[in-house]
Amino acid sequence: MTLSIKNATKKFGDFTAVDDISLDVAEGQMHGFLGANGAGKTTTFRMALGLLTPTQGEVLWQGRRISYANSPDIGYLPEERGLYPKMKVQDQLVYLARLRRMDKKQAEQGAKEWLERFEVPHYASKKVEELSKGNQQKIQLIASLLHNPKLLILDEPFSGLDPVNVEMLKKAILDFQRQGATIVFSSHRMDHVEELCDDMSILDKGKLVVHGSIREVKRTFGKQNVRIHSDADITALGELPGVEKFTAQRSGGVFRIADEAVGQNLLARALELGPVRQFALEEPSLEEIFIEKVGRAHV
Ligand SMILES: Nc1ncnc2c1ncn2[C@@H]1O[C@H](COP(=O)(O)OP(=O)(O)OP(=O)(O)O)[C@@H](O)[C@H]1O
Repeated sequence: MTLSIKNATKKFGDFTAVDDISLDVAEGQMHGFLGANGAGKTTTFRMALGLLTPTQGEVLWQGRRISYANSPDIGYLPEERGLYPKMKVQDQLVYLARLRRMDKKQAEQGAKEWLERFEVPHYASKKVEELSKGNQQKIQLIASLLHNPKLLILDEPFSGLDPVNVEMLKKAILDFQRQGATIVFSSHRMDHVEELCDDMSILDKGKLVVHGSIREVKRTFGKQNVRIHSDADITALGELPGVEKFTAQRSGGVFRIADEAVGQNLLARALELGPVRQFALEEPSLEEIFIEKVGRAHV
């Protein structure tokens, strides 16, 4: 495995921020890291990057700890962001890429191309502090990947961005993965993880409560939703055996079921009440899985 977290625990005094988690990310994968505020995502990333020493366990990248020696392989977008506010954008990007031992000419050319791609070439000679928060974030993302790292760790890369910029960054991150990079990112948005990732994990109070491919996670959750559109009042069907939850909608509703046979029964009963305009068996959303595993809505 490319990135291997082995029984990693991090304590701050008596408090256990990350509690014995083991997790592998295969080469070329995009891995989504979900968890409520304070679940331990940033702490895990910092351990992976060698910025924090695990209290127990270890994190290896291609069999070695991440350190200065392999730092050109690694890109990191920190949650607290880390640009120099007074430095000009282009100078800063080149400087940061040079720290990762990138050739100066390549860094200059790369910075120019990325600024164009993100539709901000006119900011090249502006100080970072003069840019809006969203545009600063684009610069921060460029800084994390300009030197073409093999492993990219992004701590909430989409937070605070408008929808157009979210799409722009998503596309850039997906393209970067397609070129062969391994990417791990944290997010509070399930839909981003669902859309972009192969694998995912959910951290809850420092513990890994879900880990696997999204398809597998959904399959093993073992529950489905049945969506029925009907003009008849189908609320009473929510009381049928096998229905775990009913959510009414404008015309009809959604039933959470644990067994597909219950879905067929629901359809039959709904038809007795009136014409069914739509019937669909749907896989659970990551939001539902998160709420069930973590016990509260994602924040
Ligand atoms: N240096 C530190 N000293 C003491 N406690 C810390 C330190 N760093 C993190 N913590 C605590 O560890 C827990 C996990 O924090 P962490 O930042 O890893 O969570 P997170 O999942 O990234 O949260 P968020 O989504 O809010 O960014 C929190 O309770 C936090 O207060």
